[in-house]
Amino acid sequence: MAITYELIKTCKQTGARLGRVHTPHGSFETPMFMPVGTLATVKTMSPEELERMGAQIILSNTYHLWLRPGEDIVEEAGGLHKFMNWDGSILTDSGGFQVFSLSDLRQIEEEGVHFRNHISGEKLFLSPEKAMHIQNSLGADIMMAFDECPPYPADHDYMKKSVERTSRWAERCLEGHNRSNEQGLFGIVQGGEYEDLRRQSAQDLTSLDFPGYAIGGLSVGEPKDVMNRVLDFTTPLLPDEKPRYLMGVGSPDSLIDGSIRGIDMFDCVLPTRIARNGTCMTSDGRLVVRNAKFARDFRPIDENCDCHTCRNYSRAYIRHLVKSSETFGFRLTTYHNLYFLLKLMRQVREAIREDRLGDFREEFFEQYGFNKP
Ligand SMILES: CNc1nc2c(CC[C@H]3O[C@H](OC)[C@H](OC)[C@@H](OC)[C@@H]3OC)c3nc(N)[nH]c(=O)c3cc2[nH]1
Repeated sequence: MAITYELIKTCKQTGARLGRVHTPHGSFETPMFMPVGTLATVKTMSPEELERMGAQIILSNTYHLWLRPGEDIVEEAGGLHKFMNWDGSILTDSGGFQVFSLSDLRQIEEEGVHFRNHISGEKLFLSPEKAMHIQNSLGADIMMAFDECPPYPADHDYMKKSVERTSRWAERCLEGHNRSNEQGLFGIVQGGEYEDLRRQSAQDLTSLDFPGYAIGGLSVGEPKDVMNRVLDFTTPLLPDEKPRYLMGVGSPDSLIDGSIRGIDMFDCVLPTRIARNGTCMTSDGRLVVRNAKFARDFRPIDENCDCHTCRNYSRAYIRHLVKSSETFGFRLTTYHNLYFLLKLMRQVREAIREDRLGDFREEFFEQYGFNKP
């Protein structure tokens, strides 16, 4: 599998690591944030804008693209990169999570999951083999194994059975996957908040020698200290020479705390989702631009930001667009939020280089307001 990881250095002040992931569509430095492009588009952004803001890998979604437009159409287009005109790296999720989060009528069996299409209501079936077939058709550089992401909280008995099935599903994904294939396949470690089950899941998956590993089953409603505790005992179970991807995590504090615990890759819909209701991430915390107090405020969204939005547009103008439901307003907030997180990851990588990520965390948390009681 053509996904390799290069460990450049470890921060002397924390457990964070600076690295580089190589994929068939280019390489990117880690820790890295990956914008989410569920339906083969990072909502309201063009590939040129994504490239200009420094995005190097984006996500797309097996479940959604299977339903619409169908993986066959994407394959006929020459794969996702051609279909959406993005020549950077792409990662697709296996569809497991979406089945558990989007459709209520589902039945999990050893063979796979029966559920209803959340749009048409028709009965569907997804299995490890089917998830691999869809991802092969989509052609993403990094594919995810088909897993169950159990709800939070889940009792130990349920979680143990789920972890064991997810490990069997991971083996089936690998069986169907041709290792010489350019696409890489990551295993997903589950086990909830149970250290024994996280250990079992990590052992099962690392014995299968995937080119990279995701930590799943987090950012599903658990408190942040639970997530950090799970990371504290799970990340060390994963091989140093492979990338580690924490799924569904993207608030600024979690990106920093995940990096400190040795995570290399993150994804989250948060920046693009909140942008579409006019909420922006700034170095002084969140700013809700539709607020009346910005009606005559001609400063940029964030005076410490040098992004295209902040260099050319004011709070008053963006507030006017957002309140008028003008699409351009959401493009401006989306661009800024993605740029903010990509810039944060650049600052994290810089702090690792200079062995001061702990100090950076304190400064950032203070200014953003995370330390406020
Ligand atoms: C939010 N907390 C969150 N998201 C988890 C995702 C999905 C990530 C997925 O989350 C959206 O799908 C719904 C995104 O689309 C809207 C997908 O991007 C394409 C993204 O795929 C990586 C998980 N995926 C799998 N396969 N297994 C997991 O255990 C898991 C845990 C997550 N926690």
